[in-house]
Amino acid sequence: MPVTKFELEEKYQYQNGFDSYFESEAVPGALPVGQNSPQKPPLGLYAEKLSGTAFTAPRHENKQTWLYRILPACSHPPFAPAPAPNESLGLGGEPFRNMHYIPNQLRWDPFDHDPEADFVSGLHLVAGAGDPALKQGCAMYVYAAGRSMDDRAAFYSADGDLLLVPQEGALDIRTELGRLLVRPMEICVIPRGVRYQVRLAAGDGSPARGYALELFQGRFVLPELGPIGSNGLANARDFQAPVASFDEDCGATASDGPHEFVVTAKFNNALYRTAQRHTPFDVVAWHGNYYPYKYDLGRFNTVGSISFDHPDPSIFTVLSAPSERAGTSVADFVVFPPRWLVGEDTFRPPWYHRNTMSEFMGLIRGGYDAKKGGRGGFVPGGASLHNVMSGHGPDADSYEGARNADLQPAKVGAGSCAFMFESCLMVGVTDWGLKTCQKVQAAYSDHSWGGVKVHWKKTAGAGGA
Ligand SMILES: O=C(O)Cc1cc(O)ccc1O
Ligand SMILES: [Fe+2]
Repeated sequence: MPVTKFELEEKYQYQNGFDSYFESEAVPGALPVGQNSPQKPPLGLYAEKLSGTAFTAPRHENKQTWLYRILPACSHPPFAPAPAPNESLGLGGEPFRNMHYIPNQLRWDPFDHDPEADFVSGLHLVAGAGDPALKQGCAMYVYAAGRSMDDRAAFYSADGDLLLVPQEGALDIRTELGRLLVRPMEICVIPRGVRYQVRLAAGDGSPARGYALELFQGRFVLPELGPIGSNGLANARDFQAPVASFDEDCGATASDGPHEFVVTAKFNNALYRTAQRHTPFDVVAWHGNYYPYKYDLGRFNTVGSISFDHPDPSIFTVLSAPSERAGTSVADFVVFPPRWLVGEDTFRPPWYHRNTMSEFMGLIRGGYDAKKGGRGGFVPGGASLHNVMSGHGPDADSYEGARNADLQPAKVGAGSCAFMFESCLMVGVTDWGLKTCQKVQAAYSDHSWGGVKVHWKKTAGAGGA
């Protein structure tokens, strides 16, 4: 039976703020007062620390959460390699050593739905750079899920923080720290190590599809606002963290109990699995600043030029994952929301450019102002990759249209939202991304730029004509 919107939302409660210190207890009195690890924590719970940074990381970067749970996370049988899904995940044969490095522009038709897959088996690595073992780099995925993860299944990644960008289908994400409802036009971040289960929230059999970015190093922060001032772009109060919620399904010790809960771990780009006899979702209370969160992209406060020229897309940065080099990100998550363009004597779409950063783009809905939609175009559920120094920009028709446009104030992108994972790293493309998925558009470059016209005239005075 379809779950109504109201019922859906009732299940979820949030606390608001970015990079905040939160505390939450599902049972009053579950959090110890004034200390973290009393001899006997309240209500017979175990205290467990979840560290997202080194113990000694500087205070302003330090991330950790104290969990108060029925049984500690360590009480499970050993993990063993999980055979099948590694291949579907594109994680078989050491993907990070077998990448394809391609200077050409790449574009993908919408990725297929997969009625058989759940979130984990439907996750496909498309591109990436670095090495999770060295905690360096990032990876770009698409996912397609036709069914919920099993009620007793949980997943975590030891490799990095995962940013999820649903494109179709709302996700009911149960995490150790509580529940998040993440719909298309919302995003969420699940930190390294946090166990979670993804269910299809619609409950009507409609499938889910989307994109994901895994960050092997550092973490997502809000970009500096500089002269923009103290508000704008994504505002801290619009980020939402879950409240504690738990199940009690367990026996007297970690070794008895009626159910087997299957926990899948992503560890150095391979999957491992164990079956334990108690639920991993047994956290009754928590406090800390290391937690999953979500954000509604509709709340993004877009700014732009009100005079002339097209500014850099960095003004559209929602979240940034900085490298050690100031202003240079391992990955930025950038959106292109509906906005007004008012620039005078300005070519309004993106300029032609080559970038030392790599640009992986996706489309959540609608169209993108610099690219045609339709068959063989840039369409929702598809993607493009303009790698380091790959020339790109508006396709020929978009160029002609914008060159000849009557420059009235114009709203672009109504009802649409494109996004970009922009990385300072050169990304490789997996075999799955280049071949297996069969979505690469062979004619992308020709289709877009084959018809770019020569406007050049040697005669002075004809330049702007
Ligand atoms: O390539 C793209 O479409 C993304 C992009 C948009 C923009 O407005 C400026 C630069 C840029 O790379
Ligand atoms: Fe670009």
